[in-house]
Amino acid sequence: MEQHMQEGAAPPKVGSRFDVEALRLNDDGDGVARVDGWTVFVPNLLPGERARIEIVSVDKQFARARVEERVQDAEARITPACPVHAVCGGCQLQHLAYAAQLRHKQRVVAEVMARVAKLPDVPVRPTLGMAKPWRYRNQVQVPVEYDAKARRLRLGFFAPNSHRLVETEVCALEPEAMERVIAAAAERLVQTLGADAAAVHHVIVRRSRSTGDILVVLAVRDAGVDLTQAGQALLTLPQVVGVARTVQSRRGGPVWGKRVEMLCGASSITETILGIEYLISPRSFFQVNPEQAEVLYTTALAYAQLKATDTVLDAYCGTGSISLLLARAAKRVVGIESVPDAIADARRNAAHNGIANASFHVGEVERVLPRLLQRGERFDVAVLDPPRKGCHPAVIEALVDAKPQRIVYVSCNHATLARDLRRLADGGYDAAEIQPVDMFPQTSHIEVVVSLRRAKEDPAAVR
Ligand SMILES: C[S@@+](CC[C@H](N)C(=O)[O-])C[C@H]1O[C@@H](n2cnc3c(N)ncnc32)[C@H](O)[C@@H]1O
Repeated sequence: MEQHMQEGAAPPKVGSRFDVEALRLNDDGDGVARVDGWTVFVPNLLPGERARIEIVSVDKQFARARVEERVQDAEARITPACPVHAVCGGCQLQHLAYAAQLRHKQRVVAEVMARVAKLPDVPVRPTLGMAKPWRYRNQVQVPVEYDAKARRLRLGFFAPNSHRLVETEVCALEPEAMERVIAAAAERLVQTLGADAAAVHHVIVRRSRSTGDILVVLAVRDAGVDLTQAGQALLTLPQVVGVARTVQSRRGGPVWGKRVEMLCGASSITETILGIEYLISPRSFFQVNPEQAEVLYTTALAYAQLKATDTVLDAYCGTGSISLLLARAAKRVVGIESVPDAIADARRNAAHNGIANASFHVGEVERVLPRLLQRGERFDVAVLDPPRKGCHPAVIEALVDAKPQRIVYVSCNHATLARDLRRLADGGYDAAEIQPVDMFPQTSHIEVVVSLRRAKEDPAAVR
């Protein structure tokens, strides 16, 4: 949520060229430059770098440009590891040295806290990064296209904002074992299906870091294509333990259909995070970077400062990943989540780990939480991990009334986080510390954990 006042100046014309210097990076990792009072976003330009740029689009608030020629490089610039970095767009920061990426993320969070949350004094700690910030993803959805002439499936990714396939078999964020399985799966699909391989539009792969086991899901357009033999052929690939299909026939529509059906093999893989075993089925939500999930959850647990007598709320609990860790240290945990399948996974995972002090409710937090409180439920600690849009105002209101001693807020969107921290501060919760955790190295995504405590004095009482 950046401000881009244009001071009444006429906008630059599309196609016009300027010599600029990037002043900083915006939240998406683009360089920010000024042209005649206008803010221009320039991908692949780092702060301090000078370049000749060409304006490619102009809207009401700002312009976008592409680098025509860079005339001065920043010290922090590095050569991207990935051969398709320039066309893919998935890794907005791969050209920036990793230490500088971590500093950039810390700075973005500090800025939004000062500007939006009006909390300039809350310490924002240095971002916790990875020792090896590559090949961390445990799931990918690879678009595929059948090339009838060459009788092969082309693999790659969609060019930004389009459904044009850019062919490549590499992704620097994906474990090599996954790359190998995807390439081999494409061959087996053509061997078993022939021209019917054209029905497959995505190959989806999920992998457990702890066991190496892999689930493959074939997303197909046509429910009539028999995938029995193809499924069996994929099951013989190294580490593949289960194959499923999902039917989604709308071109350009979502990748997943409504249902997922197992074709053969196991219906889940097991991932271990901080000693808890999670069963992951083809569609379950799970953190994409399991190594950093341990760092994120360890931080959240440390901020929760649980006692064995505490009752804990885990709002937006997903498949209960955090709930089960909290349950080991608390008297009781109550999870709330709107997706029924996720709650089914949470209950299954609790039973699988012999955890009996976690209970789960299906529904929206803004509806379920006030109901629980009305019924007399009390919480010593609340953990919030909402989606990008942040917490509904009714959730903040309910929490302020419920008065838990501590709140731990896990956020993947610092803009909505800043808005919610302001509301919590007005309701009597002090943000004590903010810890960014780099869940998505090489990209501009930022994840943070915030420790909040109830202020000694109730602001309503001193007014
Ligand atoms: C960022 S995920 C949290 C996942 C979980 N804490 C974890 O680490 O695995 C946010 C979750 O909130 C759920 N959600 C979205 N809006 C919701 C709402 N209004 N009430 C309850 N859950 C909601 C989503 O389905 C998703 O599972």
